[in-house]
Amino acid sequence: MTGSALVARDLSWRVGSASILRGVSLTCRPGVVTGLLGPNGSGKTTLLHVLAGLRRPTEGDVRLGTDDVHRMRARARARAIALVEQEASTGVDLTVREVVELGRIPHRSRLPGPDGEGADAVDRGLRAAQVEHLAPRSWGTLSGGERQRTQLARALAQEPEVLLLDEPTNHLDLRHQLDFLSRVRGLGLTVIAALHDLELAAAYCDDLAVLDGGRLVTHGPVAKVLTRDLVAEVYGVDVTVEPHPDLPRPHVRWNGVIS
Ligand SMILES: Nc1ncnc2c1ncn2[C@@H]1O[C@H](COP(=O)(O)OP(=O)(O)OP(=O)(O)O)[C@@H](O)[C@H]1O
Repeated sequence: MTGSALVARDLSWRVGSASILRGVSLTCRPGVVTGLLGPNGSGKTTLLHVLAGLRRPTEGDVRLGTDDVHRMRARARARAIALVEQEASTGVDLTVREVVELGRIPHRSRLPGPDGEGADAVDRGLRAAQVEHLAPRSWGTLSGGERQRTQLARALAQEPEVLLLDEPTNHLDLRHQLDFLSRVRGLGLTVIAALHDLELAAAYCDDLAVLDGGRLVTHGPVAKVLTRDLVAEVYGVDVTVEPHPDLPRPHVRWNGVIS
C-alpha cells in the first residue's frame, strides 16, 4: 500500500448561519501521519468528514492526486479513502469477520460474492488490528476497545491510500493505544488522525494540523508546531514542552489551566 497526498483548498462548511470550517487549506503529505488537534467543537470531525467526501464543502475542494474527492464515484472514493469514526454501529448483528468484510464492498463487482484478493485482505486487516481471535464473535458483545480495533481492521481491509481516524484511541488501554498508533505508522499510508492526547500526537505523528474555531491555526512538523505558546493559545493550558529524556521526541508536561 502506498499513500497519496490529500490536498484541501480553502475549505468552508456552513450549516444555517454557523460557519463550522473557515477557509481551511491543508496538504497532507503522502505516507505521512498527520495529527489533527484542536479543542472540543473546533471542527476536527467535520473536517475529516469533508476530507472523506461524506460532506460537501460549502466552498473549496479536496484533491487526492488529480482527483476531486467530491466528484469521484462513491465506490472509487471508498477504495481510496477509509474513515474510522468515533462511534461506529453496524445496525444489524454481524460477526467481527463480517464487519471487517464490509471493507471489501468497494472492491466487489457484484454483491454478494468474493472479490479474489478479498479474503486475504480481510485476514491481513484482522491480524494488523489484533482482532483475529475475535473473528467469530458477535459485534454486539465487543468492548469499546475491541470495537475500535475491529473498525481499524475494516478500514485496512478496504486497502485505502488514505486513512482518516477520528479519535482512534479513545477506548483503548495504554498498551493498545501505543500498539495501535505504531501499527498505523507502519502502514505507509497517508494518515490523518484526530487526537486529544498531545503526548501521543508528539510520539506518533510526523506533522500536526491545529484547528481552533473552524480555522487552521498552524500546520507543520511536530517539533515546530507543538509549543508552549500554541497550547496556551488554543487550549488555554500551560504546558512545558521539552526534549524527552530517553526518546528522540518532545515530551509534553501540563502545569495547569490558564485562568
Ligand atoms: N450538522 C450540524 N449542525 C449544527 N452544528 C454542527 C453540525 N455538525 C457539527 N456542528 C457543530 O460544529 C462544531 C464542530 O463540530 P466537530 O464535531 O467537527 O468538532 P470536533 O473538533 O470534532 O469536536 P470534539 O473534539 O468535541 O469531538 C461544533 O460546535 C458542533 O456542534
